[in-house]
Amino acid sequence: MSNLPLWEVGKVGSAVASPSSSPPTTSPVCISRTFTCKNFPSALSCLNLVGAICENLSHHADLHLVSYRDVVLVIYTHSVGGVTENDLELARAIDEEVKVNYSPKWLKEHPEASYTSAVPKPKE
Ligand SMILES: C[C@H](O)[C@H](O)[C@H]1CNC2=NC(N)=NC(=O)C2=N1
Repeated sequence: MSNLPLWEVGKVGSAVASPSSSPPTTSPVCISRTFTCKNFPSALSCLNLVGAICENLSHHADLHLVSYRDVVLVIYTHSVGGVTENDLELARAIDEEVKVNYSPKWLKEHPEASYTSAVPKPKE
């Protein structure tokens, strides 16, 4: 997305399957952000920060931690089945407030995410 460069528009369930106990009846449009953390504790603490922002805004992202350190954040408005201004506000807050301890290899391959990194960019 142009004003949220780390987020992609897609369909719920395309990035990560939903648990079978709560399959979506339709497939709402959503925005998602995917990244690889340095390790499992880094991914977990990042999700805790995201969770606190969700609670503060009373708007809740789907939080996925897969393959030990891969994080997928999925946001859409359940009541509407699509993306609203509330979703964009949450995504902006996450990008501004959550500093991620990324996998160095992932960050090197995704320099556009540097402004959300907990580790300052090394001088060249
Ligand atoms: C009552 C409460 O405000 C609603 O259930 C909220 C909670 N968090 C929510 N989060 C998201 N992402 N979509 C919603 O429709 C939604 N609804």
